[in-house]
Amino acid sequence: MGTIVNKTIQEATARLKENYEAQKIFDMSLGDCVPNRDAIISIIEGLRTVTFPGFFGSENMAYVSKDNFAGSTLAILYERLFKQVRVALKFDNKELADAEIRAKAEEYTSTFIAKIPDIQAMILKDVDAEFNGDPAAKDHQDIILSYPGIFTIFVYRYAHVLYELNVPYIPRIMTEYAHGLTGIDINPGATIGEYFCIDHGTGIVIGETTTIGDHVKIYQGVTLGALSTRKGQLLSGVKRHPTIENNVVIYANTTILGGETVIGENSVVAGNSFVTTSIPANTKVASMQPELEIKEQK
Ligand SMILES: CC(=O)OC[C@H](N)C(=O)O
Repeated sequence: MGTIVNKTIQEATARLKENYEAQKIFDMSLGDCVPNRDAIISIIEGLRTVTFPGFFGSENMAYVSKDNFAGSTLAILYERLFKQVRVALKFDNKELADAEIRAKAEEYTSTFIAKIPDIQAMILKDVDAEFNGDPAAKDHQDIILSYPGIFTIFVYRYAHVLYELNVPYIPRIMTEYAHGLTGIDINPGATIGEYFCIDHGTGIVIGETTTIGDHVKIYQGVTLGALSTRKGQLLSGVKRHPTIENNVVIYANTTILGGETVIGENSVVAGNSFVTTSIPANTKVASMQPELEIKEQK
């Protein structure tokens, strides 16, 4: 490299170093103590293998016993998840003693692994809901193999368990991975009941404090969102997204906003609606927007 190029690189390096030091988010002393996105994707792949045996992964199920298959997949998952949970806890709280981190990581990982059978059963109910909700589905296998809605719900249901355990970073990395692949953004904090059906799905956004009941069906482009704010961190942990009760259908491209907005059970919300106020049970509605304001936090 010529002298001018070397000088350019040296100057840019010095300036980058200044930037790194000015930003509190870069702590180079952590080494590899940063959650690893690729490892978390491989955990999702392991979960998919154990949730839908024979559909994904490399095993030929004709030659594998169910015990061996589930046991060995769970053992691999435990090791991968334990490592990432440990790293994420350390990354989140640099002051925590290693022994405490290890104990917490063991507890969270064991709790998660113990819940896998229940979560799997729940995901199979979502597959059923998808089948009953979409005449275009050939059969349940078709949905497992190809539907973006079921992939995103599958990732969300496992990520939600980690979110509930207060595991930092990993739940969001999981759901944002699914979001990138499918265009469906379900925050791991959302609470979603049984038999959830997403048809088509592209462009759906479901915010962190959303509550959804059982047998709810939503179409592409639906946003279950929060009213806009400029001082967002003041609302962290506050209910800002709507509640959707049992058996509600929300058609395409509808936006429903606000933590106090409740869509009563058995209601149907028309496509392209903008809803910022509650709707009673058993109602068919289009737009409902008595007020639209950007709430400034005091
Ligand atoms: C889904 C949505 O509108 O979220 C807005 C913002 N991310 C929040 O969580 O409040």
